[in-house]
Amino acid sequence: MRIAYSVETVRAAEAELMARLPEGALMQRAAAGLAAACAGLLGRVYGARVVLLVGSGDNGGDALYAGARLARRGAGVCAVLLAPDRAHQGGLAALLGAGGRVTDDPFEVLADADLVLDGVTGIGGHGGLRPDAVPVIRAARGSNAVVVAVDLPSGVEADTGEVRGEALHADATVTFGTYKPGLLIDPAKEYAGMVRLVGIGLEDHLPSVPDLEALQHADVARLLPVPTGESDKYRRGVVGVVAGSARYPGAAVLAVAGALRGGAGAVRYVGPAADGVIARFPEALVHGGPPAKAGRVQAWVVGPGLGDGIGVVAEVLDSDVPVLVDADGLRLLDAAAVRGRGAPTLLTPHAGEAAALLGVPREEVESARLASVRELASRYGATVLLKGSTTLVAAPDGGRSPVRVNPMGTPWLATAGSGDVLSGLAGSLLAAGLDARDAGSAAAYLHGLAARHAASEGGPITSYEVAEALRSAWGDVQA
Ligand SMILES: NC(=O)C1=CN([C@@H]2O[C@H](COP(=O)(O)OP(=O)(O)OC[C@H]3O[C@@H](n4cnc5c(N)ncnc54)[C@H](OP(=O)(O)O)[C@@H]3O)[C@@H](O)[C@H]2O)[C@@H](O)CC1
Ligand SMILES: Nc1ncnc2c1ncn2[C@@H]1O[C@H](COP(=O)(O)OP(=O)(O)O)[C@@H](O)[C@H]1O
Ligand SMILES: [K+]
Repeated sequence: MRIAYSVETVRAAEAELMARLPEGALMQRAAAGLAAACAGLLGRVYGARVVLLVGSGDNGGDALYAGARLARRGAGVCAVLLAPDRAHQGGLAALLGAGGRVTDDPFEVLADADLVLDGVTGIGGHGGLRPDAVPVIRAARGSNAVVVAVDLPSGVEADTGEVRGEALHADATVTFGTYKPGLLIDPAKEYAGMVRLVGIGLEDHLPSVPDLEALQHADVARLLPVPTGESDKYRRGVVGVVAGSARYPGAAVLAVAGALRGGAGAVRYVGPAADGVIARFPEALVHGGPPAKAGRVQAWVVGPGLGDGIGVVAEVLDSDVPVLVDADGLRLLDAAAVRGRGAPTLLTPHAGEAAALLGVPREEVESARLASVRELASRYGATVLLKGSTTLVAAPDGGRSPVRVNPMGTPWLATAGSGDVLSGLAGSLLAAGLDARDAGSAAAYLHGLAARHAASEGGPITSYEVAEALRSAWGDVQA
């Protein structure tokens, strides 16, 4: 599991740790890790031209001390002080003592730098870069240098992943003590490049429950249902899929495809697209409806491709088993009906659907994904999986459990129908007995991995191919 903590929590842990250490020790640990990472990126430190962009806080201090270490190893290190009278005094003295220098002409030194260290802002920065930093950051990006962000790319919001103005696009970020949410959530994540975590001893002072967590292969492998000697198709769980319409028959096929690959013992399809479903999947059980007459299931998926036939959603929500609501099913969704359910509900909107549910513009959801998913979970009393470039899953427990962030996404998934596959897959995991947060996050992970497998064969992929690759993705996480 990869975990991230909010700035407030990081600062509290830092204070606890600093109280036990000699003054400045923590910054020295950070600077040592940073300098080592930079040396690795440079290959040869001696003779390298390094430029430090130094802001007014401790983030700049880290850059200055790391610069001093590189200067001692023979690099030519030059600092650009964005706020000269507020630059970290100890760090500046260390740099000058090690043979580094300060320049008034950032553009001249940036033009032929090999490495730029961005120490403008870290966890203390808010609201995008200030105007005086913008031309310097642009010149750094326009140079041929490798750009390394100290702790976070300057200009991004550490706690939310929002980018409210100009921010620095780094090639790599060296972060200290723990990941911060902004390093894992778009749009900020895109600015971080490759992220390296440097331990500074903070780990023991952080609470056991993080703010954000990202599953990895082993975590997903532990969640996936595997049949045993006692299993039969009913004990493995039956998932019902209510999807498709005369207008969108393919959504039914794709949702059933995802469900069949999700570990349930059987898939019941309910709706008007039974012929198409059976033609592709003879193993599916089909029924014309209504869902209540279709036979017992352990979870329902409702919504993909329903078109105007959304009257059925209320009926499915009335059932006493977990329900996943996706796509058309989310239109006109009755919050009171969802809140009043006895069994868990999993909503799987993309940004546009989430925006409609929240009554805000789509861009607002895309720029503030974390706040949006939390707000939806709380409003609907449901677990919410917010799809997109960074998929997030939040439970309706007021923040007691960490929001899950999917590290396995890939833009290849931006293809029609891939969401239908995801809803079938997550529904199948619900039927197999996973709780809604686990089902949603394990499904998102497998779905992304399947898309990567499919794309590795070369070129654009179709949603049906994603469903087919779920089998090899499953094998991959269990290997
Ligand atoms: N916590 C830890 O465990 C450890 C923390 N460490 C390091 O300390 C860093 C945090 O340092 P920090 O608290 O001094 O804040 P920091 O990120 O330097 O920025 C604040 C300064 O920037 C300014 N500023 C604000 N917004 C701005 C903007 N948009 N554009 C431009 N400027 C802006 C703001 O100025 P003001 O608003 O006062 O004018 C303020 O002076 C952390 O990220 C890590 O690198 C490690 O050394 C060891 C372990
Ligand atoms: N840029 C992207 N990067 C990663 N994943 C993406 C991106 N765009 C879309 N996706 C994923 O693709 C799927 C699209 O689902 P959805 O929007 O419901 O499409 P559809 O309705 O066509 O099935 C989701 O799993 C989403 O997370
Ligand atoms: K920075």
